[in-house]
Amino acid sequence: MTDTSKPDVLYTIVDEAPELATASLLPIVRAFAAAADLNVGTKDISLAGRIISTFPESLTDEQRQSDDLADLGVLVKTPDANVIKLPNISASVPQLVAAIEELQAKGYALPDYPEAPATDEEKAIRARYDSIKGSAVNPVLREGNSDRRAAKAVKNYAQNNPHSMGTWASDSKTKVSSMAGNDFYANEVSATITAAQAGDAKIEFVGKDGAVSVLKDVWPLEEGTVADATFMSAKSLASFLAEAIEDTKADGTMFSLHMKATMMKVSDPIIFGHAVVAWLGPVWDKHGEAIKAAGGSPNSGLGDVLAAIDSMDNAAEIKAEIAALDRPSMYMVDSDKGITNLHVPSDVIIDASMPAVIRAGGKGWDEAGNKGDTNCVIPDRSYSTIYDEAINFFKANGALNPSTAGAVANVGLMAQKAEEYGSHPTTFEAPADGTIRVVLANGETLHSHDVEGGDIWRSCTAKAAPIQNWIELAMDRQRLTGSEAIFWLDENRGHDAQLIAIVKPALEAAGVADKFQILAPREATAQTLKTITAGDDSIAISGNVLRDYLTDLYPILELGTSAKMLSIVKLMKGGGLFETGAGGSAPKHVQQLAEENHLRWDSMGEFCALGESFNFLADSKGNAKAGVLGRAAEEATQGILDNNKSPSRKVGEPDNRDSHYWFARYWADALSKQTDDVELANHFGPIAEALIAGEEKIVAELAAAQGKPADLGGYFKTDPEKTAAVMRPSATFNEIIG
Ligand SMILES: NC(=O)C1=CN([C@@H]2O[C@H](COP(=O)(O)OP(=O)(O)OC[C@H]3O[C@@H](n4cnc5c(N)ncnc54)[C@H](OP(=O)(O)O)[C@@H]3O)[C@@H](O)[C@H]2O)C=CC1
Ligand SMILES: O=C(O)CCC(=O)C(=O)O
Ligand SMILES: [Mg+2]
Repeated sequence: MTDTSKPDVLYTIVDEAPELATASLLPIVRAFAAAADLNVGTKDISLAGRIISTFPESLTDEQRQSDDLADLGVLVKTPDANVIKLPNISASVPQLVAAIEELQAKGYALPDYPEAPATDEEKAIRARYDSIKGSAVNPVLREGNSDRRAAKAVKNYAQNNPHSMGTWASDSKTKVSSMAGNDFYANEVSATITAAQAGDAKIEFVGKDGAVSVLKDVWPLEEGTVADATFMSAKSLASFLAEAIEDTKADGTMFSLHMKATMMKVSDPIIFGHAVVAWLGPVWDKHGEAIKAAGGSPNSGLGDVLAAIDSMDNAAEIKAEIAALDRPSMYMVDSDKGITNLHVPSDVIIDASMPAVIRAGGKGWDEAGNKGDTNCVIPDRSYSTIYDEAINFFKANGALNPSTAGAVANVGLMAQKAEEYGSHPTTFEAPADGTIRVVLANGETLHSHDVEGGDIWRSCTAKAAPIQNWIELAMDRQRLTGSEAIFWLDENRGHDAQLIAIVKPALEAAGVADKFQILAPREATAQTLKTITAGDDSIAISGNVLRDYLTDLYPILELGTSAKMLSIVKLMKGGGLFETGAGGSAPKHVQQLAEENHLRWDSMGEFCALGESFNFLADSKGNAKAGVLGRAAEEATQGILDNNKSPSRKVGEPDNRDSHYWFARYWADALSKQTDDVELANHFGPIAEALIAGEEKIVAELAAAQGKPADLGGYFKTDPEKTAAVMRPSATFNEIIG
């Protein structure tokens, strides 16, 4: 629910594990902030909240909710923004459907998700739901470029307390497989829009008969925008996937597919669907139409297809045919429950999944729960080379040593829906054989591709001001650190060649060209791994997709998790967006909490973001008390690290809630000891004492909660009272905070 008072800082209400953590941490934050006359408000950007706010006409007054995402989208374009953003669900269709069903069961009279919309009304409902699907939050809020790095204290901690790493054998059969051609990488063309070309462009499909149909009628292109177009051939993709399955069998490894079906919400579910079809092979050829008629959609995963088959009269026959297929083993999401890599498009998400394989020494888990090598299938080559090169490097050199490795920070071009992550409205499956072209406002054809029916065509942009801002941010970070700094750009790619033509003169004009390298992703990976292996640091200056991939890959190798990252988005209009960590909402953690009341979520990202947010408030608004709170929060974060108070993974050991107690205690202690603000020191003195004196009782009360199932009253929309009871089980602690 939205706060009506004017908040100084906004904290987002999200989903899954970070939302559970919020139930414990936010009351502490609010209590501490209130002592400094600061108001921490909330904005609900959870999947359930976004669904509810989209269909007010179906709901009662009590059920209705304001469109907090839209409000935040406006706020981040003002200098007043100070937002702490936790990770939220970017829903795949199966997740969206599950959330709708849960809300319906709770009495929300929402329309069903129309899988195959027929009427205009169904099409309109589908369009509204599709705006909630996939990565619908981050692109709205990210009105600035990203600066992600490990705080010095966090990096030092990781070096002194190295996490476990799998070993890499030089004869590991784990590898990355990508298409040889006719992928997005091969077909990309790009241009920078001139003044004469600027205006509203159109995207058109021209059939073999010359008939023109409009795919996108208004596509605004400003001067200076880098505008790309590319496509992936559906036929080449299908034959590549069929070969990859055979190749995996020949290797005796397991098949795994690594996509970003959440964030690339239009293109990647289609590619995922091709993989499901390839896996089913002759069974799909024979029964595909009937399965589709029964409501099964490969783009929603094998789970959806199998559920549709279950509803068919010849289910047993089809299932026997599937079981008789000669297939390699498959990489599993949950071998105990029989959930494969191909079951749900959002279960295996490349930024988290590839680092997990690499950290484990190239291992995945098969149907029987056995650990083994895997063929990592990443069809498009634009970015797959970073994983291929990393795997080659570790096979040759052994796993990275977290005790000695240097740090990789990232400066990511992300503002204003930059690059592929902004391509959803301009991605199309070719309706038939023909041509797809971009026609500019002045009538000129900018890009044109001959396509076949089913080819996946997409266009995306990066605007001029965000590109300049990104280059400046890179120069700032390099100057402040003196680190090696690499622009991860490939001169052989259409888009990257345009960026290089902007980056090079900008660096030269600033007189800093000698401080930077420009390397293609494969070469940049090799160079970066060499640098950090030698104990030195590197700054990866990258586009939006690589930002996403690199800020999980390197933190997971260096720190064991990307949850501990500092993730700052300096908004272009002067505000601040502080993202917590670089990972997601950890659905597995919720499962563990529900089963045994242990939450292993690490709030280090939230702790870091809190310090940054209060310090930013101090700097941007001259609020001295916020500065005192911010500096003390940094000391508390240091205290968590110095004293090993981060959550453990196992039930019966300290968890997320314990770490919040320690954070509050160190925070209060630092506030009571500082001398910049006597009033705050006096206020927090007794609180710090009470927290210290209550340690034994509080820790015992928190421990007593663990070991039995926890009832949250829902998954996508939990019951606030039940959740508070689960997440705040220490009466002693609550009383001190209250
Ligand atoms: N910024 C955002 O809004 C983001 C949202 N997402 C969304 O999150 C969901 C899950 O995505 P997925 O790719 O599975 O990635 P996650 O990052 O949620 O999970 C991968 C693994 O990373 C570890 N992990 C992540 N965060 C933490 C943390 N704070 N503390 C401890 N461990 C952590 C966990 O490992 P272990 O299980 O071993 O403990 C977890 O299982 C999806 O809906 C996705 O769209 C994803 C990325 C960013
Ligand atoms: O928006 C999303 O779906 C995920 C974002 C993400 O993974 C990231 O920014 O690192
Ligand atoms: Mg990511």
